[in-house]
Amino acid sequence: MIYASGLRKSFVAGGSTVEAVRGIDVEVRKGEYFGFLGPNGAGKSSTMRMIAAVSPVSGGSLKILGLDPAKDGPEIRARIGVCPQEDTLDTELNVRDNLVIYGRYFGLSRTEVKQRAEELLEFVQLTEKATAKVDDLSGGMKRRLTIARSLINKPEVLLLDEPTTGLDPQARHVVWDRLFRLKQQGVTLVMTTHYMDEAEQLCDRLVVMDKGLIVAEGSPTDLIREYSTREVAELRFGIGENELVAPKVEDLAERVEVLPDRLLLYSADGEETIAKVHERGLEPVMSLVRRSTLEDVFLRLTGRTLVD
Ligand SMILES: Nc1ncnc2c1ncn2[C@@H]1O[C@H](COP(=O)(O)OP(=O)(O)OP(=O)(O)O)[C@@H](O)[C@H]1O
Repeated sequence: MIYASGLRKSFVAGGSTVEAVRGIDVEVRKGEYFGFLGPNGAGKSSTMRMIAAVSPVSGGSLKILGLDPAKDGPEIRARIGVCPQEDTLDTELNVRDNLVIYGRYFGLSRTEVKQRAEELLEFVQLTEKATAKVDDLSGGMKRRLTIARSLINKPEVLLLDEPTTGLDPQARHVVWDRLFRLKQQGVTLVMTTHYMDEAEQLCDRLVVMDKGLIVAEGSPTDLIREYSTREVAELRFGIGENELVAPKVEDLAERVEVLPDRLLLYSADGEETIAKVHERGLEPVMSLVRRSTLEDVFLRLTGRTLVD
């Protein structure tokens, strides 16, 4: 569905060149949920805009649905759906009309667009809000409406830029549920996120990006298995003490990371690791055991946390 090789994007800003994407290889298969995971400035949005055929490629090659974005931009844009990070809904219009106007823009007839709008309102559970003003919707409802709008042309590929940023946990789960349903319908989804739990929940496969490059690729489970241990013991000592304690526990785990507020001890058995810490007479003010996540993978690969 999407094939990129040595893909690059650079911007000239204020006389200097910013290399936003520095040569990446990506292949997205039909029906797959594919993610770009990375911190702010990693180059995710720049990549998505090239895939959406709204930003020209600076180097390398890119094919979307077998088409060349430099030549076939209009056809690509007609066959994909784009859900931007910011809600760009028309606040002058009610909920239903936001879909209707968008559908007309895609060339759907009045009858087609009316039917499609009702289907989509139902799909995103906004039928009861059809005549409400956009400004009266909650953040989660606005996001669902934006997703519905991006589906108006029955896209083969849906591009989602940070689908749940800014939503509360319950609203995020409702969005995720709708995205799971789209998968059942066979839609290919490409998303960016800097939430590791979102990537773990939704993505079949993902690439971790940092500073314009891909630093790892695989399914969430494979990445965790490859770059982390099964469990992580998180320990907090007194203010400023974490760094002092770190050398004293280094031999108790496969790896120790010192974060500003915590020590992370990577091992197969977190409880056992904490017990050994106590045996050394070290008393953390907080300790817990959790399983490894993509956040740990990212920390291992880049030395930074995703939310830096
Ligand atoms: N239009 C532009 N002009 C100049 N520089 C840009 C432009 N768009 C992006 N950049 C720069 O390119 C780099 C990558 O930005 P990009 O938005 O692709 O990252 P991102 O991973 O999507 O981050 P975010 O999560 O903040 O959207 C950043 O250094 C950014 O400042």
